[in-house]
Amino acid sequence: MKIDDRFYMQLALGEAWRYQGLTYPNPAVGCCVVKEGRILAVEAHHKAGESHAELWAMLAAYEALEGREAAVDSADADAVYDFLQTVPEELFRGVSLYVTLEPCAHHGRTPSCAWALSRFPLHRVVVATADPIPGHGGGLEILADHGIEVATGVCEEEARELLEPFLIWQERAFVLFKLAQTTNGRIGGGYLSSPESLEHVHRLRAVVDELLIGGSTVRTDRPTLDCRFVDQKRAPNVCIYSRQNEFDRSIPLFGVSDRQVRITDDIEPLLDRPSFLLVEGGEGMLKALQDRIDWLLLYQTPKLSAHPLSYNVDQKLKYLHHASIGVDLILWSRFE
Ligand SMILES: NC(=O)C1=CN([C@@H]2O[C@H](COP(=O)(O)OP(=O)(O)OC[C@H]3O[C@@H](n4cnc5c(N)ncnc54)[C@H](OP(=O)(O)O)[C@@H]3O)[C@@H](O)[C@H]2O)C=CC1
Ligand SMILES: Nc1c(N[C@@H]2O[C@H](COP(=O)(O)O)[C@@H](O)[C@H]2O)[nH]c(=O)[nH]c1=O
Repeated sequence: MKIDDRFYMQLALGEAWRYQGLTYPNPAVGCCVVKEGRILAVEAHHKAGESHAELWAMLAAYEALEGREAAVDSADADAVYDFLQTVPEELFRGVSLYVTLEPCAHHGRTPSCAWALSRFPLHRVVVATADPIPGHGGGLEILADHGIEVATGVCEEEARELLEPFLIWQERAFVLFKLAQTTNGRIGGGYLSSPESLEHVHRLRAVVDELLIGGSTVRTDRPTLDCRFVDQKRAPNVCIYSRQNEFDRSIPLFGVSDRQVRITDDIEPLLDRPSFLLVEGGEGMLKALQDRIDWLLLYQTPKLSAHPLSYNVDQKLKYLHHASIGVDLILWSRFE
């Protein structure tokens, strides 16, 4: 294997994918920090309002170089920024960063990463893709103005795929269809997924604007559709896609506090609004939404099943990313 810029950028991309969707409304971003061939840190942005990938990674790199933990909460962007201001500049001499997205130039909910980096005598900052939002760029210029060598375009296509949900939810609903299946494609018979997959689903539920579910699934599964596996107070608003107005109100999803549940047979307004929409459904929903689904998120469990329920749909996909999650595989694909 060739240990080059692409190698380090792939590490940053892989870490960023672990938080795909979870950073909503921010983009997923990863960062790898290297000094003379030694990988000091591979980190990512976890959640909107928390530290960006570069701050997580610089703090982790500090800890690797110093051999001790810093008394700072890595998620607290202001605290990490202030802490980095106190670090002797020379500690990071010769260090290179590989970032999947151009470091931010502006101070939004969190401080500017480009300014945080600019005081250090870094060797290089390598970026996969420039900030695609008009007016949000400028991070590379700040770094270059401080004498830091910058490079762009390493793994650019992969980085653009990583950014795709972010670009879509600026304009309209990003529709993510989530499905849990056995290795032979069966989707019925209760919970199939590993605890880690179920937690991941609940983390997604905690950030989306709305969870869309088919009427048939509501009647069959009598789901709760909350975030209980990750101890989140927030449960997603639920939209039941159905031609029926009446559902059994003792179904647990109706009893979850502090969230709205509505029933509709018109989801067009939902799809047009800039937002993040998670769909949990079976074949019926897959067919009903086929032209409107952006990505499929598949959790595949290492089991064969004789359960008859599957899904029969013709659809071309592009695989975007796969990884292990507990004993399961997680596979992100684009509907093409
Ligand atoms: N493993 C997994 O990840 C999952 C598995 N499942 C399983 O899948 C099964 C359910 O799948 P399936 O029966 O295909 O149903 P779905 O819930 O996927 O979707 C079909 C339902 O969507 C509604 N619908 C479809 N088109 C329209 C439309 N044009 N206007 C209004 N409403 C519409 C209908 O609701 P209505 O009939 O009320 O009008 C219909 O029953 C369940 O057994 C469940 O356990 C479900 C989700 C995830
Ligand atoms: N069986 C299955 C899933 N099923 C989905 O989760 C819904 C149940 O949600 P809740 O009642 O909150 O636990 C169910 O109706 C279906 O949409 N999801 C998964 O991630 N993995 C699984 O193995």
